Amino acid sequence: MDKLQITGGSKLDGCIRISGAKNAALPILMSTLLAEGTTSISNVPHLNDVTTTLELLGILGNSMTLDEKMTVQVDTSTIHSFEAPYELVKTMRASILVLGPLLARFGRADVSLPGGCAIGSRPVDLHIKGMRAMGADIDVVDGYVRARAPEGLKGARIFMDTVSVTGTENILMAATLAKGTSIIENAAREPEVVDLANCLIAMGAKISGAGTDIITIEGVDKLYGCQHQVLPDRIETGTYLVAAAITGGKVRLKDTNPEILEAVILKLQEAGAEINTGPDWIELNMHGKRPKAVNVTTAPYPGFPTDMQAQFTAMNVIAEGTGIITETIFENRFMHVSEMKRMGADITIQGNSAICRGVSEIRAAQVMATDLRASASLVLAGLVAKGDTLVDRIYHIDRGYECIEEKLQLMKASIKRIA
Ligand SMILES: CC(=O)N[C@H]1[C@@H](OP(=O)(O)OP(=O)(O)OC[C@H]2O[C@@H](n3ccc(=O)[nH]c3=O)[C@H](O)[C@@H]2O)O[C@H](CO)[C@@H](O)[C@@H]1O
Ligand SMILES: C=C(OP(=O)(O)O)C(=O)O
Repeated sequence: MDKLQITGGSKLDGCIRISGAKNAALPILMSTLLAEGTTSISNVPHLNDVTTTLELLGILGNSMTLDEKMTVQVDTSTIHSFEAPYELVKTMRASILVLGPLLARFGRADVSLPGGCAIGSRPVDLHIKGMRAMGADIDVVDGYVRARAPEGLKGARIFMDTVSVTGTENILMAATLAKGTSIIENAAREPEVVDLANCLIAMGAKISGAGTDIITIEGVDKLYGCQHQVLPDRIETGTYLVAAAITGGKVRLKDTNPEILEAVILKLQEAGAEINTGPDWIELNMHGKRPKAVNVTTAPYPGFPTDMQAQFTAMNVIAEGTGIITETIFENRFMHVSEMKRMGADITIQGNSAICRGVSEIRAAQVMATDLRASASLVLAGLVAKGDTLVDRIYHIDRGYECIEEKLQLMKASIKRIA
């Protein structure tokens, strides 16, 4: 199994391009199921989760082409299956996003329940509740969500008890082909939800309010293939900004969008980083300084993203002072802490907070991660640790970071993939 070997000590210095967002590309690729004809999606990141999504679309009977620039064309005219099997769903929770589109367009879907994962139990009850409110008949049997709506879905008013990103996306997609008006209240406001809504609008959907907590959808009879470009990955962007900050270095990130990263940029400035931005680029310069510890509390967008929590924990580990990281979205998202402690970090977990007392030096170790962002945070820790850090189980990283070692090498990090 591949590992990443990182030799700590280099200050990052360089310029890289940011890829399309994983969390936008996945729902958008699933949304092609709603459209008659062929949909063309560009700026799709080259990630294991995208490969899994294409495999799933293939199993359902879609024909697909992919060029070397990762523009994906999906033709849905040959769909013949309505089942997302456990073997795929267990490797990627976002597979649940086929539920809304299949049910809305074909009146049936059988999707394996994703189950829990390293960061929490992650139920899908709100997805199911939303589809039921639209008239679907749903049973959960043998580990599968079996949903039927032979007469089609009906528009409904749906209140989300908890803000859920993929829950909002699934219900939004289902509502585009429902009869009548649907209103999603307490909807997720994440930029990836807005990107999905923009793609659906390009297909002919009637949607207003995406990006606010009330989304209104007027159902239409049919949607048609369109062209759409996936928005830049704000979490990849944030991860490389922290990589530069933690090493006292500087980076320029291009093909990104600073406007959707405000909470992260403000915290990096609080840590002492100089940040300059343009319409599609961000520069961070730490001027060789050690970061100052910051307090962070995760929250739904526009709050501080849970997907950046582990990376900021890594920064606090070597920062000046004490920073408290509070996780409010997932109940078990501190798996990186015990690995960081093995590298010399001084962290105490109290309830859903990690109290990080900054130390001036950490040491390399062989570490293992259990989820995507935890793995990324261990790579960041490796960039400043004394010696050679080995990060194991990097299939988690390959789910969500395109060519992480090549991008870090371009910024003068000493990192390589070893078998
Ligand atoms: C593919 C994708 O976009 N993944 C992102 C998405 O995950 P995902 O959409 O799975 O996360 P949610 O926004 O749904 O989860 C938020 C909270 O709601 C709870 N919940 C969710 C659904 C439900 O039916 N019932 C329920 O109780 C979850 O357990 C969690 O505590 O948003 C998360 C929160 O920003 C991010 O960390 C993930 O990177
Ligand atoms: C938790 C994440 O993704 P997923 O929802 O795909 O597990 C993530 O991107 O950090």
